[in-house]
Amino acid sequence: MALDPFYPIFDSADWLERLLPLGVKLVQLRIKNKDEETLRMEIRRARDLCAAHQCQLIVNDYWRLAIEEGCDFIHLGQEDLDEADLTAIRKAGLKLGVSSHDGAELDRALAVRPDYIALGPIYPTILKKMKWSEQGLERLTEWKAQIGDIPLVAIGGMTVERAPGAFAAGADIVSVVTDITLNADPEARVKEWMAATRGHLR
Ligand SMILES: Cc1ncc(COP(=O)(O)OP(=O)(O)O)c(N)n1
Ligand SMILES: Cc1nc(C(=O)O)sc1CCOP(=O)(O)O
Ligand SMILES: [Mg+2]
Repeated sequence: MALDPFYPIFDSADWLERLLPLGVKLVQLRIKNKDEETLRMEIRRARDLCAAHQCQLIVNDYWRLAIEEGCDFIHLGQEDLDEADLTAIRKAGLKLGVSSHDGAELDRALAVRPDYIALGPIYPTILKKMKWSEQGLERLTEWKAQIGDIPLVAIGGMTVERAPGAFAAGADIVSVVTDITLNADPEARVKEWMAATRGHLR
């Protein structure tokens, strides 16, 4: 089934409990610096919330916990790929999204036959320090020409206002963190995102 074009990322199951009822259909749980038991509980809660709301959950980084908790989709960056057991991941039936930031990383992403490829940062991001400067919309067009039918995710500095440009440039999906989580009214912003991305399901 095609992935929803609106792909928000949150750092707790609390965010999912708050925002999934609005109709979010694709979400990533991206948690950093927590102990394994906390991670397991968060993943478990996110899994159950997503099941209740018919939302596709994508677990960032923690592929072993995702398998153990019966999740079916993970996201790995290039450094995560260094340590991941792709055979075990595929054997467990998980789908896989992979980050890319330059040509070499795109080649490596393609080699693992991913279920989507993310390109970032399209615009400057305040979420984390990155060694890549903004990629710009033209890079999305280049990436899409190279990857063909594999869904392309635009991430980094994305806003509701910037989403139409990303779709026009070739993105299939737009992923976002702080435009929602730092908004004074996250619920209202999610509704704006849903309106801006509706109709882009391919
Ligand atoms: C959709 C999406 N794209 C890129 C990333 C970044 O993954 P990674 O490079 O592994 O960095 P961290 O998010 O783990 O800090 C992502 N999580 N999601
Ligand atoms: C987690 C992440 N990965 C990126 C990449 O380029 O791989 S950019 C990014 C942060 C996205 O947050 P915001 O929407 O607040 O800019
Ligand atoms: Mg990672």
